[in-house]
Amino acid sequence: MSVRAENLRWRAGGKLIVDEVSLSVETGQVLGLLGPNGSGKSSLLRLLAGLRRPEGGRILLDDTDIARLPRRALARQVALVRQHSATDTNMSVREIVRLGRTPHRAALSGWSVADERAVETALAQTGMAARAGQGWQSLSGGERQRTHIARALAQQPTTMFLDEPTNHLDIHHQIELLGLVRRLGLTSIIALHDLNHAAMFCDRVLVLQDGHAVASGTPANVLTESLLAHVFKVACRVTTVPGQDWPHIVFLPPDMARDRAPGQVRTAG
Ligand SMILES: Nc1ncnc2c1ncn2[C@@H]1O[C@H](COP(=O)(O)OP(=O)(O)OP(=O)(O)O)[C@@H](O)[C@H]1O
Repeated sequence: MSVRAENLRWRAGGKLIVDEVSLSVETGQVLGLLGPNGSGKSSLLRLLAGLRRPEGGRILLDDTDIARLPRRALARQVALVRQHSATDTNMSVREIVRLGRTPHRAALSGWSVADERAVETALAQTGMAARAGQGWQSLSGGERQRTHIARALAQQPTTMFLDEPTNHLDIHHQIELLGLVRRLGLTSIIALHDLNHAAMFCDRVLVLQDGHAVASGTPANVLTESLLAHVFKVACRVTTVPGQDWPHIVFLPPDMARDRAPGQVRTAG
């Protein structure tokens, strides 16, 4: 299912937080949402998932405006893995993942074989099967994050929005998770802070700054030294590795950056 957003606008506390943002993701593609802290990534993901209503603009899943979709129908299509999502209960991992089946179940229907299969598959995909009986309060930060992702996968959505899903994960699980998102073949939008991971796993990236989309395109076209200096205020070298067609960003400490000759900065292209 493709996702298209046209001129989205959202305001909070009297300030425009998402300011005329448009984007488009083809079916099965992965879009990385990048930008400094406070640039509007989480706010944009909440709009896209239908949790907030935009002040202006519209969001289309294929050709359907999500404003016209009943909440339950939207929940069958779209899963959002939120940042810092917490629960006070001590439900087990399996019980939490089972909640992902809610949009698929009629009011009085029992638990089906299909429900069970979806839950077990999601637990296996996220490496949480062995901890399925463990209580939430005893899980590590990374295990909690993987449980939330398993719950989203149990929902069997066509479209996933993930807000910094690699937070708390060790490097093995970061790579595993982003690889899994790719392998699932779902249309995905992922807010990420690690620009090298975005370059490695995303088909395209969109960069936000102060609520505006300031660049979009393939990682190679967007993640240039000049853009990273301008938007993220960092100095870096963008290199390539033979056999890999994505850019590699090597960050420089501020004192090395000052010593560089001006001609060493590559511009966007
Ligand atoms: N409900 C709200 N009321 C007032 N301001 C808000 C509200 N929600 C978000 N903001 C502000 O909007 C801006 C964007 O926040 P958002 O969480 O979308 O950014 P982000 O790019 O996801 O940031 P981070 O990388 O730090 O997670 C921030 O300045 C935030 O304080």
